This record gives sequence, structure tokens and C-alpha cells, in this order.
Amino acid sequence: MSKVLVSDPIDQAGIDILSQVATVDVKTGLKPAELIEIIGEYDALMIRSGTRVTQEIIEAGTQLKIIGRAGVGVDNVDVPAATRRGIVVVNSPEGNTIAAAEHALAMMLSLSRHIPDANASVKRGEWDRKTFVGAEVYKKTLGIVGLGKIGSHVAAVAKAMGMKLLAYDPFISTERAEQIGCQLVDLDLLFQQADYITLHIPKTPETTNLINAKTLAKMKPTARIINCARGGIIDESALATAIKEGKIGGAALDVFDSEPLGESELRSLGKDIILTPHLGASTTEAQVNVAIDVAEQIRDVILGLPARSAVNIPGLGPDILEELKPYMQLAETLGNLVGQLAGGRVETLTVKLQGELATNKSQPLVVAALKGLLYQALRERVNYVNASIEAKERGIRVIETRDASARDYAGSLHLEATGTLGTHSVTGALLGDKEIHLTDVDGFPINVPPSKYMLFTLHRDMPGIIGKLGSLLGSFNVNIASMQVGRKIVRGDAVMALSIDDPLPDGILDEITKVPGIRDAYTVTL
Ligand SMILES: NC(=O)c1ccc[n+]([C@@H]2O[C@H](COP(=O)([O-])OP(=O)(O)OC[C@H]3O[C@@H](n4cnc5c(N)ncnc54)[C@H](O)[C@@H]3O)[C@@H](O)[C@H]2O)c1
Ligand SMILES: O=C(O)[C@H](O)COP(=O)(O)O
Repeated sequence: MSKVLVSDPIDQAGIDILSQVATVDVKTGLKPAELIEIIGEYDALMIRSGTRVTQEIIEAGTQLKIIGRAGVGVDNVDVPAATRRGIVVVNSPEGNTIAAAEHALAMMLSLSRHIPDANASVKRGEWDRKTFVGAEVYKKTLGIVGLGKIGSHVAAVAKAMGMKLLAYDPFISTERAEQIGCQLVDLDLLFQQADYITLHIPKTPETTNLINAKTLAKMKPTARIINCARGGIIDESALATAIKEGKIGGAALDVFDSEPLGESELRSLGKDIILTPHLGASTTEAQVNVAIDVAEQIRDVILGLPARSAVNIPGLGPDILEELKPYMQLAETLGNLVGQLAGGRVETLTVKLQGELATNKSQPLVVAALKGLLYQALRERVNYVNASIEAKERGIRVIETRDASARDYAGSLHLEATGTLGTHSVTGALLGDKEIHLTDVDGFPINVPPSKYMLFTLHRDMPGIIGKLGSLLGSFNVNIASMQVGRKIVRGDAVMALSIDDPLPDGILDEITKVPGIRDAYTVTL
């Protein structure tokens, strides 16, 4: 049975799902050395932001197949190290969107009305109504930096509260921003005009210290900043100085450069600053959502299925996966088959995406084809995560082409592998109830479902050849399950595809090629 380690607090709903397919150990608060010591026993690791998954931990995780982050940010995981090791990293991109957006809005209102300090003063026995005079958000300008999932929900609610919305996001179109009710502006204008600035961007080299002494100086003296995104986007020391000197109105922070927040001058800034301990995703609903979302993906990967929100498999988002799922197995099977037909070292793999597959969305099929191609060499060590890297390291050139005009099937895939022993090609499609069919081998039309053991011959189409091959296989006790001949012209060259019940015994291929008329024979295991 597979083993899953849960190293941060995760909702029981997730543990229940994992327990269907694995032994689950919940061990929170482990020190890095303790985690390194035990990680080697586990097939999967499930975390939140509390566990830092370093390269060292990944290397010690010799059995690891998947790291599941029950939340959005994977900045606590060394994703490149995981990718090199073929470990899929998944997250829950939407499970805590509403929770984080509502926390940012709650921070904005709390800051405007000094709720935390007013509450604390009443609890101390005071009744001070003068100190806590606040400001309204109605008709004020909210500057949203990052108009993704969380930023967009903040925009919708803020609009309903009567705020004017400015947004900065270089990766969002003006039309999309307008749809959400935001005016897309450059960052300087947003800093100059906003009464409230809320950050909803990832921490990247471009966004690190985006809010610094220089940018703070551009803001209104009454401006209030909310950061429920990531620590490190704000230079905390510059922010503390700006608040102390009255250069801005205040700030509400849920995330910090270093967490947990240690000694910090931010703690001593009174009612103009609100600090929460990374609570953006901490609602019952969000924790159930992310736990289920990520546990389901871990379960699927343990069962050998693809994950819907892998961050290190380019292009394979949940919608696309849903559309492509039936074709992924087709691509893998064809890759495995053409690799075995080509034999030797494959130097070039051409993948032609045909019919309805001839779109950019089908790119993951190329990765699946590579995974299939490399299976003979790498077995279980190759997966969707590392197939491209492994192919590159082996010097395999990958050519991707598209032909939308190919209309024989709704969508089909044509793979051609050229290697040290020559060139071979296969085509396949999904028929009827999404059953995989080989529709062409080396340019000869056939129509057979692939089977575990297969034999292909290239021969001259002439009387008696099928009988001779049948008797030869019979003399070696090989049972034929099905057989089909593909030819272009009568009595020309032809391909025979046989499904056999058992692997072909050693030495028999040579005997087959001695049959008059048979030029070549290949056996494959799929
Ligand atoms: N406090 C919490 O507990 C909590 C909870 C959930 C998410 N988060 C964080 O909130 C942030 C936003 O999450 P999301 O789910 O909305 O992500 P998202 O990917 O949906 O949106 C991020 C947006 O930022 C934009 N962006 C990227 N680089 C930018 C740049 N340099 N300048 C401006 N915009 C840029 C992207 O185009 C995208 O639209 C992330 O950092 C995430 O880790 C925090
Ligand atoms: O990226 C996220 O999802 C948030 O930062 C939440 O982190 P958490 O799971 O540790 O609460």
C-alpha cells in the first residue's frame, strides 16, 4: 500500500480521501532534519505553507511521486528540483480564492474603521470614541495590483461597495479588466491615485520589494496598503518608516518576509497597522476545498492517473486535462509503439496533431508521446513531469506539427520516430467508446486496437504468407488473438499486425524473417 505523509494541518476531508488508497501519517511541526530522515518511506507528501520542501528533502524522498500543496502558493517548494526528479507538484488554484479575497476586504474595512484597536480598547474597559474616527471606502479609489482570481473577486465586492477601481496587471487585457469593472492603468498612476492599494500578485523577482521607499513616496499621505498575497512584496522596514513619518495612512498585512514574524518594528505602529498571522486561507470552507482538491489529485496520481492542477506539467490545466484525458493514453501508447518499432536510439520524434487536436491546447499530448517513447528506457521513472527534460538530455529532437485538415477521424495523432536503425511511423485515433485504435503503421492503413503483445511484419502481399506465419507461430506455441493486413495496392508491400496472447519467445523473429516474402518483423510489448 502507498504511504502519504501529511506534514501540515489539513482538513479531515482530505485525510479521508487519501485513506482510501494509502496509509496516511499526519506528522506536523517536523524539523527539516526530521523530515529528511523519514521522507524516504513515502510516495506522497501533502503540505500547506508551513513545510519548506527543499532540494535536500526532495532528494531524500526517493519514493516520492507527488507533492501536494493544499493551497495556492508553491513558493515553499523547490519546484525545479522536484521536476528534475519527476515528482509532480500540485496545488489547489481556486480552493481558497474567496477566503483570501474576503480577508483582504476585511483588512481594508478594519483598517478604515480601526476595528482591532477599538475592540481591544473596549475589552480593556475604555470607552474612547474620538481616537477611532475612521474613513469610508464608498467613492474612494481602490488600486488592485494583480487582477487574477483573488484580485477579481476583491474588485467585484469593492465595486458593490461603491469604490472606483484601478488595476495594474501586465498580463490581463483591457477588455478583461473592463469586464470586471476596473480601469487598467500603469503602476505609477495607481500609486498616485489610490486611496487603498491591495496586492494580489505572486512573489517573483519582479514583484519582490515592489512597495519600497521610492514607490511609497508616490502615494497619497492617506493611502492604505493591504497585503494578503506574499511576504517580501513589501519592504517592511520602508513601510514602517513611511507609516511612522505619516507618508502613508496605514497598512494591513497578512503575510511577511519571514514567517512566523519575529522581532519587527511593524508590531509597534498602533492603530494604523493591522497584522494577522497568514490567515487569508484560514476559513473552514477554504480548508475543506483545498484539502479535497489536493487529496483527490494525490489519490489519482497514486492510482496512476494524471493530476488536474500540476504546476510543473506545462499546459495541463484542469479544463484542458478534462478535454485531453482520453487522448493522453493514445499518445503514450503510440509513443511506446513507435519507439519499439524504431528500436536503437531515437534521434527525432515528430508528433503531428491532426483534426480537432491541431490546436495549441494539445501540447500536453506531445509530452505524453515522449513519455511513451521513453518508457522502454526509463520504465516507471519517466512521467509527464520529466519526459521533456529526459528527452532533451538524451538529445531527442522533438518536432511538433499540426494538420487541422486531416478529417479521417475527429482527432488523430501521427508519430514518426527516426533513429539509428531507421524511420517508423504510427497513427492512432479514438473510435466508438473512446477505444484506442491503430489506424496506420509505416504508411499502411490498418484498424486494430493495440494489445499487450503485438507482432508486426512488413511483407509482400502474396498468397500463402499468412498461413505460413500462422503455422510458424503455432509451432512455437504462440496463440494469435487477432490479425489484420494493411496494404496500399494488391500484391504490393503490406503490413501485418497480430495481437498475440504471450510474449514472442526468443529467436523466433529471425525465423519469421526467413519466411519467403517477409522482409521485416517487429515485436512490441505495450
Ligand atoms: N494570504 C493567504 O493566505 C493567501 C491565500 C491564497 C493566495 N494567496 C496569494 O495571493 C496571490 C494571488 O493569488 P491568485 O490566486 O489570485 O493568483 P492568480 O494567479 O489568479 O493571480 C495573480 C495575478 O497576478 C498577476 N501578476 C503576475 N505578475 C505581476 C506583476 N509583476 N505585476 C502585476 N500583476 C502581476 C498575474 O497576471 C495574475 O493575474 C498569490 O501570491 C497567492 O500565493 C495568499
Ligand atoms: O498560498 C496560499 O494558498 C496561502 O498562502 C495559504 O497558505 P496556508 O495554506 O498555509 O494557509
